[in-house]
Amino acid sequence: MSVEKTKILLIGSGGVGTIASYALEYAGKSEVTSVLRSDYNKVTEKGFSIDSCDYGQIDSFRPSHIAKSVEDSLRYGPFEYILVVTKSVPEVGSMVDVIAPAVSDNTAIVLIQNGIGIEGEVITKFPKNAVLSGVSMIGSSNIDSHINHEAPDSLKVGVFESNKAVKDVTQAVCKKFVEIYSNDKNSCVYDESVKFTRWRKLVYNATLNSVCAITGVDSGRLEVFGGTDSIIRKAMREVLAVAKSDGVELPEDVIDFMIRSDDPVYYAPSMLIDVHKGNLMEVEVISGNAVRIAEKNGVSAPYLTLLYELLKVIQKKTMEKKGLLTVPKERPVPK
Ligand SMILES: NC(=O)C1=CN([C@@H]2O[C@H](COP(=O)(O)OP(=O)(O)OC[C@H]3O[C@@H](n4cnc5c(N)ncnc54)[C@H](OP(=O)(O)O)[C@@H]3O)[C@@H](O)[C@H]2O)C=CC1
Ligand SMILES: CC(C)(CO)C(=O)C(=O)O
Repeated sequence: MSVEKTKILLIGSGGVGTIASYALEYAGKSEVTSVLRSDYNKVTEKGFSIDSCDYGQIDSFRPSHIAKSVEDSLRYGPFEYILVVTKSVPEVGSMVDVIAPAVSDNTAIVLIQNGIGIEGEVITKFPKNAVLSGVSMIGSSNIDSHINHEAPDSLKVGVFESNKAVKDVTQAVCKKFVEIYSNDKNSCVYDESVKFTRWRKLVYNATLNSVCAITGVDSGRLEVFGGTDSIIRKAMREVLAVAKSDGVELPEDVIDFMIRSDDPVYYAPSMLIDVHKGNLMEVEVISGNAVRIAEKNGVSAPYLTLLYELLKVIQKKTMEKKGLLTVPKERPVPK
């Protein structure tokens, strides 16, 4: 007797999302529909090519269904889970309206995205739905529909503390997702404390992502060139202090764990890939929110603050290039 597969909608088939869709299809318990934009034509014709440290060389991967938009995906629903694996850039737009047409009473929304404070708008818009956190340690990029997956997929999935949907139900929904995502090649576990896990991950992202994006070097070169000791360790210590002020006590050894987590490759963090691709970066959720919490709680964080200010300038440069911001023809000067 064949068991009906769980229907999953994926928005954001980049480095992380495509490996997530592959992991789910490979595990065999779900049927994934991916909404593709820039990759739509190439992938419908040829599929994604994948070079994966977990799954090997895959010449052509297509999920069960491919759709051009969320509206177009509805014919493959209703969906039990919607995975949001886009870059989180709230200053230019939100995903809540994008996913809304596919959200029904029984849909769980899983945010597999870096950063802190990413869930507020989704929980406000869908107060009765389970909203789950996915924190991924993986190294994966998508360049022109080719996925280069360099560091093993390790995913923690938990319930956002502020998600008021009936707790037991939400936990069960979360544990089911862990079960259908897990396979013999990856690691996926239930996350007991989303807040702790997100602050822990931020130790890497707020520092290494930011400095690599600003300097244009990967994390290996940053260390060889001296920046890890001169900047990263100090900025990481600040993240620990800010997390503490927010009620999360991280162990000191997380600093060395994160610094060593890309060994032995010259690894380009996702924010550096954004710079290379001319894309917007996750400045506010990775850097801005931490700096705002530091300010609110009176924690000194000069390194994080400077990194944030520099990232904001780079972000505006990208926004101008993309036509999202217009600089006055005549330079405004103080009168
Ligand atoms: N890359 C990594 O190794 C890691 C990344 N992360 C986190 O995972 C998340 C995803 O990152 P990553 O995979 O690198 O991102 P990518 O930039 O590789 O991919 C994002 C994808 O989202 C798509 N997208 C954006 N908006 C929409 C939309 N409205 N509808 C459909 N598709 C959309 C983009 O499509 P299009 O091309 O059309 O713009 C793109 O394919 C981020 O929060 C990141 O911080 C976490 C751990 C590691
Ligand atoms: C920590 C790391 C490098 C991989 O999980 C990441 O989150 C990123 O590239 O943004």
